[in-house]
Amino acid sequence: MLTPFAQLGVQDILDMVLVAFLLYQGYLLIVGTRAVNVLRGILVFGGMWLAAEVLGLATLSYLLGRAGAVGLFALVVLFQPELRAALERVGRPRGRDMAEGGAVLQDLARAMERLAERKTGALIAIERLTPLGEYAASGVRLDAVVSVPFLEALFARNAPLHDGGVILQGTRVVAAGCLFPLQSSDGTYRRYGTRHRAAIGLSELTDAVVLVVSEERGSMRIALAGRLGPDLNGTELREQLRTLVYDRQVPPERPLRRRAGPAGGQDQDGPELGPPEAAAPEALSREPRPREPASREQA
Ligand SMILES: Nc1ncnc2c1ncn2[C@@H]1O[C@H](COP(=O)(O)OP(=O)(O)OP(=O)(O)O)[C@@H](O)[C@H]1O
Repeated sequence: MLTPFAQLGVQDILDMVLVAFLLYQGYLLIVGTRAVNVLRGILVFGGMWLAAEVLGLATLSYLLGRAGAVGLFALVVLFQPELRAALERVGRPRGRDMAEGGAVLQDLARAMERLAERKTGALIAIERLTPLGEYAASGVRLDAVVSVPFLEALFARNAPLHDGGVILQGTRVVAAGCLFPLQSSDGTYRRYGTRHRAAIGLSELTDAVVLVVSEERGSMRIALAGRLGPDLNGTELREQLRTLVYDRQVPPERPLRRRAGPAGGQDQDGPELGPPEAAAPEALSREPRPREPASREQA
């Protein structure tokens, strides 16, 4: 007798691989966003409907079935920004994106250097797979080209939008003055001020690459996957931006909540870089070194 697998054709396998790929991409899009909670709600709702069907509870099953159909439309409305971002990502011309992306990262790195040189505090989140729309909504919506003077002007001390974080989506600045979630208080980063904890907090919940310039120390750092990297000079910052955002050689991190555990390392400020399970890219997980002066190399 033939087993069910023996009847599988190439088409069936291709079908399954494509469905798995789509489900995985969908999962990457929603992980770390409010959509995860909604998905949980839908699963509970679906479970109740299934139970009502199996137990023959006709009225409850009818009501839940009807509500489910209406709920589908409600979801499209509720997640319109996320859906739009996903479709844009699929349809984006890759070649032009790469060329523009390279120039944007050079400008971004140069702006960070200039802000650090002047000890102007800054917080910039670069969106990767997890949409940052809900955080952008907490600030002022913009649609501007990334440029050195523009970023400097945004964070200038008396500028109206200097408080809070800026969000970059592709080659555009899409919001400023945004409120990021503060790092969960497991104590490791408690000694840090709110700007750094907001950077770590956003990187815990999303796969964003979050850049911080310290007003106090004039240092530049990157927060990723719930961990704060060491001080960077201009060259190192460019290298990391290229790897994490431009080349995308490093797959986006699974956003992880930090777990209490043995410290992975200490930098000169004393932050622990976290347990190895948090698996940040090599650049962020290496041993910290003494701070070097910011590079003045021109983009
Ligand atoms: N939740 C938040 N989301 C975004 N930005 C925030 C948030 N909380 C604070 N900030 C920004 O951080 C600034 C305060 O930074 P604070 O001095 O407390 O932090 P810090 O980590 O010590 O940074 P610095 O080294 O630059 O002083 C605020 O003026 C605001 O711009």
